[in-house]
Amino acid sequence: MLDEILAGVREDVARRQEQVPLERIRELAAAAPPPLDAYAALRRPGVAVIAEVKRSSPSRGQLAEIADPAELAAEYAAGGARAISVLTEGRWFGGSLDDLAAVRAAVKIPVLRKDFVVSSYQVHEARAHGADLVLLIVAALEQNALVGLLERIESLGMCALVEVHTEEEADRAMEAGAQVIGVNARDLRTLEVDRSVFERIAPGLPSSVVKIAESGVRGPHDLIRYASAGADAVLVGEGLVTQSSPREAVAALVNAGNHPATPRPTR
Ligand SMILES: O=C(O)c1ccccc1NCC(=O)[C@H](O)[C@H](O)COP(=O)(O)O
Repeated sequence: MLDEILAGVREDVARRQEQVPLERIRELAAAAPPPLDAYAALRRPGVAVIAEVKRSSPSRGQLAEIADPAELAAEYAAGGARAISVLTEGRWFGGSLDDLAAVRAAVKIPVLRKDFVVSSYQVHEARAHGADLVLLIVAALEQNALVGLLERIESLGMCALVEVHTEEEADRAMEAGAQVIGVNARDLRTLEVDRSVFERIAPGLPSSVVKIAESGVRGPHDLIRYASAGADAVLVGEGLVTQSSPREAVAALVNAGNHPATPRPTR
């Protein structure tokens, strides 16, 4: 699955780069308002909720129409989301860079470009469209490319969310110097979701690293389970976009994350 997605992404990036050359996208990135400090936002007390704008996915097909991503993001922010994740991949997830720019304009909290980033062109694109955080998937990148992209993201003042699914990938993320690591419960090759993956990997990550549990949060019970295993934040897509009130669904998660009985990450 991952290889198929990546092949499409490479084609799409090449096409966009023909239309807007690297030099121009660099200029647009340099002219964008400065990024917000996502690391600091995610380190604040309580389990942070990163709410995702997700129309469809390879595992579930169409999830929600989302005619106005800016309106959805504003609802998420009103519910207490600490950051917004915007899927910008078009073929499988129905997302776009226009979605990212619209969300950026609608909220004052950090915004993540969630995509399959394989080139520095996409990093400049992310900044040009207002991203504060950029996803890097270890399984999709050789180590040199991971290090180079992470440095490029940081050189533009943004933060890299480095995604892993195995202990070996977590070691590679730490070697690359990642400060924010997401453990995805979803295996991007088989699409299976196994929440115990976070419980296995998180204890091996240093306390200075922001630990994000990605995928499989369907309600407060899942957030509490991830928090018990040391999550600073959860990243939630399907469990929010399929709700009649995404704002209330976020608020329910935020309340669970702030509840005195919910375990706090030890630093
Ligand atoms: O969601 C998928 O089916 C998927 C398939 C292949 C690569 C990535 C995929 N999803 C990206 C994500 O990791 C999720 O959108 C994110 O973690 C939220 O997951 P969920 O709350 O389970 O929708």
